[in-house]
Amino acid sequence: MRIDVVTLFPDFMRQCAAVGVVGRAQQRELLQVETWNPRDYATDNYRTVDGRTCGGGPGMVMLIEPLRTALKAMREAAPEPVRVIYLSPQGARLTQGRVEALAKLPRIALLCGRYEGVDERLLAHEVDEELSIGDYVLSGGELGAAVVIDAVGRLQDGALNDAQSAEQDSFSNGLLDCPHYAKPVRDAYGEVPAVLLSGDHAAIRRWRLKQALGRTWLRRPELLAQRALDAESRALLEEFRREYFA
Ligand SMILES: NC(=O)c1ccc(NCc2cccc(O)c2)nc1
Repeated sequence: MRIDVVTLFPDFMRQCAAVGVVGRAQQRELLQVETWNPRDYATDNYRTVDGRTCGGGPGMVMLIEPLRTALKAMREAAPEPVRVIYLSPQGARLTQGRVEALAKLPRIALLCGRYEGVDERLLAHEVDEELSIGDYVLSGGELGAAVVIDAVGRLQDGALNDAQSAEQDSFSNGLLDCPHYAKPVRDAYGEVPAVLLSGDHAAIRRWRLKQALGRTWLRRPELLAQRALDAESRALLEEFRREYFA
């Protein structure tokens, strides 16, 4: 998968994509991240990329021309059609479901706004999808782009080793994760639950599913409403609730 990032801070974005699982995915050529700086496509002597907001008011807006030229160069840099995504508080909320869909595409471009954002006419003509990583305002779209790169990059086949991907797959279907423990078995802070030391993998799977269901019910009940539970999950959640109220 190829991800192109249009950003005034290319070094920052390259560093975000160079570490950990995503960095390794790039080394393994499972993922390619390229950056495009609109300032390199500004034609005036001052390499201007922003302009005063029409109608007055505070702040600046990113100009059409440098972005249009940068996006053209980006599109022409590779043959695959590219889905252009704009990160902004006005976008649809990013979810794991959307991440999984994006991870299957051959190529996406992430447009990062700074200042008060981008001229609406550029968005209307160039952007296929607007995404938000949460209901808060940041100084730019780059952190949102970093989130998308990480969430999508880690899902590329071969990016995660078996243990991680097995764990990730079992509950990424809309439940919160279960608790995790490592040695020592006994610590001043408490003990590892005995079932995890039992070697009974069926019991361990049930325990983890019960904990994931219980945590989701306690912390994010609205996620449960979105998800039909099978008979086993309904029984385990009932068991969790009985113990919780006991
Ligand atoms: N929640 C987010 O995904 C998010 C994304 C970007 C951003 N800042 C740049 C920007 C871009 C566009 C309009 C705008 O008002 C601010 N802040 C938060």
